[in-house]
Amino acid sequence: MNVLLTGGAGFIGSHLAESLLQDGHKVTIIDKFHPYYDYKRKKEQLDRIFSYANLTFCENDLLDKESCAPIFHQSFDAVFHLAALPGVPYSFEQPLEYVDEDIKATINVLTMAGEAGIPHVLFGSSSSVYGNRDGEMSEDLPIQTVMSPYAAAKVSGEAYAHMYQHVYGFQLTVFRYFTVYGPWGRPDMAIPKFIQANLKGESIDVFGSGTARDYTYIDDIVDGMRLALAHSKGNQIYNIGSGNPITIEELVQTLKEIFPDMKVNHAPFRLGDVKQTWADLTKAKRLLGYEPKHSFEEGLRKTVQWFIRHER
Ligand SMILES: Nc1nc2c(ncn2[C@@H]2O[C@H](COP(=O)(O)OP(=O)(O)O[C@H]3O[C@H](CO)[C@@H](O)[C@H](O)[C@@H]3O)[C@@H](O)[C@H]2O)c(=O)[nH]1
Repeated sequence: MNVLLTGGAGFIGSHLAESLLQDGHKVTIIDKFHPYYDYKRKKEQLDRIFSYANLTFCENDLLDKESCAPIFHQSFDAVFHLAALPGVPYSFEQPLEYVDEDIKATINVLTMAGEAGIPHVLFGSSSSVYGNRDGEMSEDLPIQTVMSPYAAAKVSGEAYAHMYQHVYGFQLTVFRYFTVYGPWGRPDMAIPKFIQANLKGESIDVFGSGTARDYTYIDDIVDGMRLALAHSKGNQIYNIGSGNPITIEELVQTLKEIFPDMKVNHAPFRLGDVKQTWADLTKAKRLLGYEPKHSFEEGLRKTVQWFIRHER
């Protein structure tokens, strides 16, 4: 297939690009190297796939519709829209930047895809849209009560996606990812931060207690997206997670088995953090045959091994 991918220099995007290229798809990436985290890291993420002949890279800003529109008119079979400002805490500092990067840019992608007649739009959303809830989160829950500007922007992105699906008639797939980790993990997230602190012999800061996350290994996330590209199931929202919430205390304990000397500082809860996430995977399993393959212990070990190799 001929696939357009926004945000291909990011953590999830670069893994997806690599997997699509390995499968023999033609991939065009649009990314502007937003400085949310290190440019060097994003460059490295791209460097590892630059040798594929069927990859095209466009350094363009999705907010500049005029420069991007011609790219969309290249007979794509599908567009994955993963470009976004991620992360909860920064969204309180710069809420308007999230309106630009996560809402306005999404409107541009949806309208450019629609105008170009791209038949399938696949949008990267987040489990953050569920807000604070107990128990498993299924796709049909209402999503009006979010906890951060980031989550509000993702809810809005989803709303625009459904609305433009109606206008243009493309097939729409929405992915709600649950806290993703693995090699090349985003440096602002808990697991990469904790591993890096240990490798430097520094103590880790743990915000709050008793929170839990449905940590999902990056390869499982990519599997979910590949399945949705391959199987046409109409307009759908899918949770892509592990279905196995891990408390912050369990995360710290599992890391202590790897880094016995780890020192922990306890800090207050962070504004905007939800208490728990837990993916109900019934729909992704039933419609796509999705099955997460990595246990938390295995995924964490692989992630630590990667950081050790990479940071050396
Ligand atoms: N980042 C970070 N998190 C910490 C720390 N200490 C404790 N935590 C806790 O560790 C959990 C995971 O935090 P993150 O790794 O930052 O991920 P997240 O809050 O689940 O949010 C990420 O996942 C979403 C999908 O569910 C993503 O959409 C989003 O991009 C986001 O970064 C949260 O309960 C957070 O409070 C710390 O020092 N740093």
